[in-house]
Amino acid sequence: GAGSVANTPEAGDVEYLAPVTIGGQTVNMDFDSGSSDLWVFNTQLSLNTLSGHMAYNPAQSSTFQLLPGSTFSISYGDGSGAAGNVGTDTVNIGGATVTGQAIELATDVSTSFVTDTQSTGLIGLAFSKLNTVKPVQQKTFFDNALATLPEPVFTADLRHNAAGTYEFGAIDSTKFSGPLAWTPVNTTSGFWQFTSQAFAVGGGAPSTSVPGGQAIADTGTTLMLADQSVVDGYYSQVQGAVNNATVGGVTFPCSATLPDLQIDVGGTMATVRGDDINFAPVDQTGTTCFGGLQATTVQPQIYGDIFFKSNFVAFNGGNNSLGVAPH
Ligand SMILES: O=C([C@@H]1CCCNC1)N1CCCCC1
Repeated sequence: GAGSVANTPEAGDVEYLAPVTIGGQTVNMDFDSGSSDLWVFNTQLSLNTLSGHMAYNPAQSSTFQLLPGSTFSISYGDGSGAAGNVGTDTVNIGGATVTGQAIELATDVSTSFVTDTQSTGLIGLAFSKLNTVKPVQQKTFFDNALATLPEPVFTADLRHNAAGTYEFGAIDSTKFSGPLAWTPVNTTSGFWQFTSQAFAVGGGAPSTSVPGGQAIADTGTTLMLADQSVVDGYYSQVQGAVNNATVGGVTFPCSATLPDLQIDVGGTMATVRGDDINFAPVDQTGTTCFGGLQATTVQPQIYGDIFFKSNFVAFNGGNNSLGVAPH
């Protein structure tokens, strides 16, 4: 059946957590459409590492089974990572249930995960070809659930500083305005990748030549990382915007009125509200603010939570497409 859970942004909308029940134990996890491993803080980790965290205890689950000899090791683009061993258990997300889901039990996690005490781990929702389990690669929760879901979809409804929803198996049309604009996904890279080769600022004339012209939909990335040409074009319309090397990206006066960004998603222009591009003050004075739109020098572009806060997104694993609509 279908499953629906509320998601909650951490302070500053840095990441979005939602409850996942593993072998009867409910923990909050970071749903990540930009990776394909389900890994958890668990009772193998040291008490120092576990301090403040929820943890999954396989010994307390009557349905846990170890996968002898299986290991995982994942490194994320932001330099964080985790590694450990693997078992299987029953996973229930708001009613959508998978038995025999690979549960990757971290025995080593990088610092940023230790300090993020609200998160018990990640649930990867990209394509299973990116899963890092060896010697036998494992499937994502969504891949395992596909055949039993009423519709072969999951949806992301992420909001600024407010509860949203992750849903599996159904598209709730009360969560967005107008029709969903569907675009084909190129699964070659293992991401939810689509063509994005044009942008416009504040309703101005579109530019139609973004180098590379590809982007991925990544709920696990906080910001929106676009080609330099998009970033330069956008912030050229923001008074006082500067590239602030010390802070590590573009900043502008917090008093600035930010224009909307129109961005191509498979041939349809989606809007990212200017308000959503004002990410956070860089210091307590609240004078200078850090942009939610920043540059990436690698391809594809990575449309993270800043994009999702303005757009409801449906991920269709039946025909490998993405549906986008304003919300
Ligand atoms: O590792 C990541 C992100 C990190 C944040 C969480 N989502 C996955 N990448 C982004 C997509 C391209 C490959 C690197």
